[in-house]
Amino acid sequence: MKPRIGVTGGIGSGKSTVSERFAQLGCAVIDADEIARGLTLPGGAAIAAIQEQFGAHFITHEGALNRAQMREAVFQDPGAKQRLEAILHPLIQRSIFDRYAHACEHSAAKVVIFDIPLLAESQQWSPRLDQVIVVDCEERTQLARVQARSQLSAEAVAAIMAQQASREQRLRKADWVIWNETLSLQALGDEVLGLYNELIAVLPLQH
Ligand SMILES: CC(C)(COP(=O)(O)OP(=O)(O)OC[C@H]1O[C@@H](n2cnc3c(N)ncnc32)[C@H](O)[C@@H]1O)[C@@H](O)C(=O)NCCC(=O)NCCS
Ligand SMILES: Nc1ncnc2c1ncn2[C@@H]1O[C@H](COP(=O)(O)OP(=O)(O)OP(=O)(O)O)[C@@H](O)[C@H]1O
Repeated sequence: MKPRIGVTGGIGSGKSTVSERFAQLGCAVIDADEIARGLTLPGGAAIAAIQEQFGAHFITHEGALNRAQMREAVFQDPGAKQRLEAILHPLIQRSIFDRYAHACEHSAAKVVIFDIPLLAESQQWSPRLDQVIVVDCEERTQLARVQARSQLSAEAVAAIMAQQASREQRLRKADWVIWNETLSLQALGDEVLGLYNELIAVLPLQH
């Protein structure tokens, strides 16, 4: 089995950028957000259950999840968030481990990166991973990055952040921390390269 490295961070912290850099370095990357999106496209495995649980008005004419409407529902209402997660998280988890098994058999990568936004929110991940990397920055930087790339209001971003683990809770799960506050994108890439070399040195690798 290949080493499993978790990458996590709050909204806008830079975890997708870090995971992309690991992919450039030849790592296999499993992206939980991408899996979640696939499950809620037209014909996705979660659509029927979401329609039954939330109603047909949460499904677009094309048969996909209406993401904006669901975002407004779940980030204002913890009960709705729980109901959505009860549908999606078991499916996401199964898909992650299917992809991991596939990567172990078919990928030349030395390590597998698990890009999991909600790693710190659940007890289940740490025991299933060999190492955890937390991408961290100030909350005001998270807000600025998210607003620079989306139409979300400051209130909408704050509502999402309030539903995520705090920085302290997340940092408690960390074996490695990338402090993505003062780094340029180039320097962030170099930091990931340095970390990759350290991981390769300390982890038992498949040959
Ligand atoms: C609520 C949904 C429809 C909103 O979709 P939308 O395209 O507007 O946002 P997107 O998926 O890009 O997420 C925006 C930010 O919220 C975070 N986020 C997503 N779901 C959650 C959640 N359940 N709890 C806390 N933060 C979350 C993401 O990590 C990201 O930082 C979508 O996020 C969703 O289906 N969430 C449930 C699945 C899930 O838990 N995904 C995250 C881990 S795999
Ligand atoms: N060090 C940095 N310098 C400049 N821009 C950065 C830096 N790190 C990340 N960004 C930018 O901030 C934005 C958010 O980064 P990214 O998408 O990697 O975050 P994320 O943690 O995956 O967010 P989300 O949880 O919302 O998916 C992106 O536009 C990215 O290019």
